[in-house]
Amino acid sequence: MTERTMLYGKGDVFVYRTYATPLTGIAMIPESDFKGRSNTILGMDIQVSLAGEAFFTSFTEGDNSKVVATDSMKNFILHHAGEYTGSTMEGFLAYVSAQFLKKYDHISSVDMSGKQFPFEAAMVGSDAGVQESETVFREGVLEKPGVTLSTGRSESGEAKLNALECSVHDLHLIKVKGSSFAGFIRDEYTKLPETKDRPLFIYLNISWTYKNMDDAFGDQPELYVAAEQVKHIAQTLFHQEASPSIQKLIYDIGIRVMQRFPQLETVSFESNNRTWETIRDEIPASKEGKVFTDPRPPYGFQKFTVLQEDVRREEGRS
Ligand SMILES: O=c1[nH]c(=O)c2[nH]c(=O)[nH]c2[nH]1
Repeated sequence: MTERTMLYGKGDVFVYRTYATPLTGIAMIPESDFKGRSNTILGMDIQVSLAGEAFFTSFTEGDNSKVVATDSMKNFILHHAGEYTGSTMEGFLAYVSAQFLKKYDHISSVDMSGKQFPFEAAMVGSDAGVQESETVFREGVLEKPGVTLSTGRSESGEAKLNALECSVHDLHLIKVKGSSFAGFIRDEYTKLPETKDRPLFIYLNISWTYKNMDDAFGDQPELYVAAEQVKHIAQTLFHQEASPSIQKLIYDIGIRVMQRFPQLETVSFESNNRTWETIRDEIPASKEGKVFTDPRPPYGFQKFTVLQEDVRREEGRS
């Protein structure tokens, strides 16, 4: 049978909750000095969609009697931002999804996703030296923590989380030397020279799933995996490794993430190759300096999911 899509919802619901419960007590890892989030500003760009057979006649007949206006969905989310007592976007979206199902009997499932604004304390001068401000924050543009989740009902009608995936988007990392790419097929289509030392610029989206989805809420902070920690692992591996390709680099980042966080089931990557074009390989005044420019389109990409079985295979090898 062909399944139809039928849902509706609201996008770009911007929520700024101040003085939410701080995230503290996470497990520290060697790659990261990240200790938690003050949540002085918990800022989120949220999308919600509702689904259920009850909405069929709103599409076919124009019968709005069961329609929760998308404007009301936005108000519902904003209201509950003031009710949420936890410390993570993941927990907030799971909480709001369950509240939607509790409030409206005729909804059968709720999908939500969010991107969190990485507000960072601004550094400010004071009598004690330069310190983090408690009230002024810089809004980061890149490297947003994200989550996508899908909630249905159990047989008894209670909210039941069916899927949850966390992510960090838009890491843009450049390593100025120490990356190579060689040994690929050379045939009549090959123009790319082998490189022993390329300025490797990558865009990365990383996403991860937990074995137990509830661990993503931060209620047991020692099991929570912060996007900041995943980002710091990616940076550390890029720094440490003389990568032979982006494929191997993302695999190694994934293995390290899985080793640090055995509570995860998968870590997935989407990478773009934005390697700069070399304009001047040598310049007179500098031993190592070169001149580069942005690459021309098109760009290359890779996608790969690392599983716990990959970690077991790697550990069996060493
Ligand atoms: O890391 C890389 N992987 C590739 O598959 C590839 N292909 C290419 O042209 N450059 C690169 N770089």
